[in-house]
Amino acid sequence: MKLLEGKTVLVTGGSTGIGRAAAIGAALHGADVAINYYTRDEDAESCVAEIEALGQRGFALKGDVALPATATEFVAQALERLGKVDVLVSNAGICPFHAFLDMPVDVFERTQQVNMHGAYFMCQAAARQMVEQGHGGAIVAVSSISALVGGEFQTHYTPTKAGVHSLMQSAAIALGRHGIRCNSVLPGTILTEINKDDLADPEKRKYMETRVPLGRLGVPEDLAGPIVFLASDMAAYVTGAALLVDGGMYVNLQ
Ligand SMILES: NC(=O)C1=CN([C@@H]2O[C@H](COP(=O)(O)OP(=O)(O)OC[C@H]3O[C@@H](n4cnc5c(N)ncnc54)[C@H](OP(=O)(O)O)[C@@H]3O)[C@@H](O)[C@H]2O)C=CC1
Ligand SMILES: C[C@H](O)[C@@H]1OC(=O)[C@H](O)[C@@H]1O
Repeated sequence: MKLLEGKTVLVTGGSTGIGRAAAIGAALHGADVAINYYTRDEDAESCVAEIEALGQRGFALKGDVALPATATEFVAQALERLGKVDVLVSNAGICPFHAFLDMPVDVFERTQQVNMHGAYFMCQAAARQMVEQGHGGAIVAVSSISALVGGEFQTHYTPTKAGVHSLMQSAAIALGRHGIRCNSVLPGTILTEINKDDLADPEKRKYMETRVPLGRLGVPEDLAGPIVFLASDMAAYVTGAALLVDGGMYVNLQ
């Protein structure tokens, strides 16, 4: 059964990792898909090629989500090229691991701007369009298990993921009357570019694996199903919710 037939889905950070898996997952479920990305031109092009090979329309737009203008441009292009906006997957994010006591101000500020401001402006721009269209919609934000737990080298990052989760809760209230649902997914440790260096240390990787009751780290495709579900009418009465997708890592105390 295709869950997103006839829908138009926008994904930020769709060139690689979780965003790419969400974009392909949406196309597999019958959606036309627009992706935003920042640097990886070839990956973005190949993602669009995969979407088109599945018989769906797609396009990629380069832009920095930290800038409000990127959000308005992304939504405007989606409207022009795909006709409407039904779903936003707000996914783009960075996690430049760094110690707390000597955190450079620019690393701190950039992490807030990309992860938090980026999510805010994208959700606001997509919601404005959905309200104008008048037939509801769905926003799925990629938060993190890090919204719930800390990380020694993530003191600048974990508050942004808690912020994204909180944004979905408040937006669910602000947008419920318009039939727009807002939810977040909370991935655990998923093997992508964002943590390639951190997990290059075999001991660290082994340790992270042992924390997961399901016995493995996640792959981007593990997020596709939960994101498609929350975006779809199967989740018609789900809003303001957060879905952990972590192989059980969060509940594994001892
Ligand atoms: N991997 C993990 O373990 C976890 C990841 N997450 C979250 O998942 C989301 C995706 O991360 P993941 O797939 O792992 O990481 P990746 O590094 O694999 O992908 C990040 C994506 O975000 C895009 N991006 C980065 N900065 C910007 C920007 N300023 N403007 C627009 N796009 C940008 C990248 O574009 P490009 O590559 O083209 O520059 C890329 O498409 C993030 O929000 C992250 O916090 C949450 C929990 C766990
Ligand atoms: C980048 C990290 O490996 C990843 O990001 C998160 O949000 C998770 O907490 C993981 O630590």
